[in-house]
Amino acid sequence: MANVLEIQGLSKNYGSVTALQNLSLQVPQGSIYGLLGPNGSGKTTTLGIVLDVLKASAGTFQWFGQPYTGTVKRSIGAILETPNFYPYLSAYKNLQIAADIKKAPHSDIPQVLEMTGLAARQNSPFRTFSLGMKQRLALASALLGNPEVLVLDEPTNGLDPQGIADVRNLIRNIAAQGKTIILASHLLDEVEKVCTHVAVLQKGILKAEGNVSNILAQQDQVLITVPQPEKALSLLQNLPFVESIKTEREWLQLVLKNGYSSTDINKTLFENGIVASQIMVRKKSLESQFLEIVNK
Ligand SMILES: Nc1ncnc2c1ncn2[C@@H]1O[C@H](COP(=O)(O)OP(=O)(O)OP(=O)(O)O)[C@@H](O)[C@H]1O
Repeated sequence: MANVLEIQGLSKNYGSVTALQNLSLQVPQGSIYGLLGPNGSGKTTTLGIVLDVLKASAGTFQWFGQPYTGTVKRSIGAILETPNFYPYLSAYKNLQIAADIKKAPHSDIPQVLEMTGLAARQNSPFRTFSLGMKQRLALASALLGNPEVLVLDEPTNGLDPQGIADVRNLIRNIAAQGKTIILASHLLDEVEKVCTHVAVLQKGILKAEGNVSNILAQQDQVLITVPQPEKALSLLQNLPFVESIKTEREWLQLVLKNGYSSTDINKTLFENGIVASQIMVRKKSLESQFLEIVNK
């Protein structure tokens, strides 16, 4: 898969504050790529640099293998801050103005209104919109000119649960049309639910990068009790799919490699003449996985 964006060794200092340190990453075409990190971890700074709003202190980046100029710029739609729409003008009029600024054809407007679910409200003044509708209008505006890539900074910030669900669905629908989406978020569950790829940032340093399913993999803990714990322990600790094992009172606690489950443990024990008296699976929370990644 080709990369839409490649970043090499990007750093940014604001005076004595190091906002980004030697960041390198690749965004594959067609991915929904999440930049995940707590407040102040350098997400907005990264997006600002690759959109040419901020100047890097060091490092380079390429969009489609090229610098961020003319044609490349036109193939990227971005929302870095809440755009300023005119409160008394309708959604349609606001999009006309946005299209003129972007030199996008007005014929795009009905399609982006349809896509963002605003067609029925296209003649309503912007000031009458809910926050969720305002954010969808911002997405509609970013979609004018039919860009190949959308860059979004915290797209669900401040929205209520319905607004969050609408915007997340919309992002998935846009990606399903083959567009690449890069989004910054401090919300673990957002990245887990929406993104295909993730880069985890902390204090400007990349802590992990890759497929969401690998990075935020649900590594559950399997807990078992057996009548002969020593025999079970020596058997289980030599299994190739057991990542770690420890004992806590009568329980053996195991973490398994991806793709394996408690069934595999039960089967192995049984085949070796050990009948487990109890088997329990404890889900590891996303938060604890995230803390493990950033504390590594
Ligand atoms: N203009 C600036 N002047 C000084 N320091 C800045 C400036 N902009 C950002 N920073 C600092 O750089 C670091 C990274 O900030 P950045 O906004 O990129 O993080 P973020 O992950 O996007 O966080 P948030 O979600 O809060 O926006 C923070 O320590 C921040 O205080």
